[in-house]
Amino acid sequence: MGLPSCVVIFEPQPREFFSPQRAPARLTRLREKLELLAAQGVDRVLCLAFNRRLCELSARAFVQSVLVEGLGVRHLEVGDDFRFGCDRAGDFEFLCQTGVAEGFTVEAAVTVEVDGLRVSSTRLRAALSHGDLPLAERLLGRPFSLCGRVLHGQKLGRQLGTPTANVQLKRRRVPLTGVYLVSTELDGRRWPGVANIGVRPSVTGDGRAHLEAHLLDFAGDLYGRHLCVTFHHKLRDEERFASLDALKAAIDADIAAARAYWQGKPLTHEPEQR
Ligand SMILES: Cc1cc2nc3c(=O)[nH]c(=O)nc-3n(C[C@H](O)[C@H](O)[C@H](O)COP(=O)(O)O)c2cc1C
Ligand SMILES: Nc1ncnc2c1ncn2[C@@H]1O[C@H](COP(=O)(O)OP(=O)(O)O)[C@@H](O)[C@H]1O
Repeated sequence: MGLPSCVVIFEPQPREFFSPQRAPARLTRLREKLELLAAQGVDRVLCLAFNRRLCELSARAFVQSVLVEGLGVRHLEVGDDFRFGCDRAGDFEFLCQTGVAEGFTVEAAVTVEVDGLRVSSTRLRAALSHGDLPLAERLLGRPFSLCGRVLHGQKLGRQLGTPTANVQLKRRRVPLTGVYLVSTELDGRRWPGVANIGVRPSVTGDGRAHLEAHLLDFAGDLYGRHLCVTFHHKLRDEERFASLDALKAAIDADIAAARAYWQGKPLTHEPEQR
């Protein structure tokens, strides 16, 4: 049609708006979502603030003000199970009928399947929480990663002999916990490493999830840098160790496992988006 493409998304997610306590952990932050959409060739993103005003709009008013008047939509691609508008009254059929009257076409988005089952955020979250990183990678089309700035931690890492870059999660809840083989892109090179993500039950802390990554054979200052930690393989669950010596021995064993895993395995993933 020679028209620019536009993806419409919501912030916060509707479930975060309606029941913040029960909403699932985020898989991507807005910034990453925008980068990923741009990389797919999407021209524009319309990010609608999901608030009381928006969710009280009737389905008809939503189509009229957002799609017709706001965007001048000519063709709409949407999941055939999508519901929208006040009380979820708007559905695919309603969009098709309105399209005829308003002069836009509507098409159901193709269902993407892996192993005969639909790909969805719910399925991806299940794969991550079960430690099935290979399945997560197939569902996403890329390995799962979490990005953030490196902050100062409790300076315990160097005491344990293993400095760990503390990647800022803010108050984010996380879709996976445990100890993983990871890699991260730094100055055009991909570094293998090990990371722990979770509440660190052996360490007195703030009760929130932390992401701590140790890069193999790296020495340098990472504070303030933006790191994307890519998860390749789960080694084990987080454990509560009775002493720092026991924690140190476990971390040393994780590092040995990481070395064995990466040996002879070139890191070939493309450098990721920032
Ligand atoms: C490979 C690896 C495995 C870890 N496993 C655990 C664990 O099982 N339980 C735990 O409480 N902390 C674990 N940690 C987290 C350490 O407690 C954390 O890295 C240490 O407290 C350093 O914190 P700091 O960066 O704030 O100094 C692990 C860290 C790494 C790098
Ligand atoms: N191989 C490495 N992997 C991760 N961080 C490293 C490494 N070598 C040096 N560092 C530096 O050490 C810091 C982590 O040291 P650590 O004692 O754990 O302190 P903190 O508690 O502030 O995270 C990192 O933020 C980084 O600047």
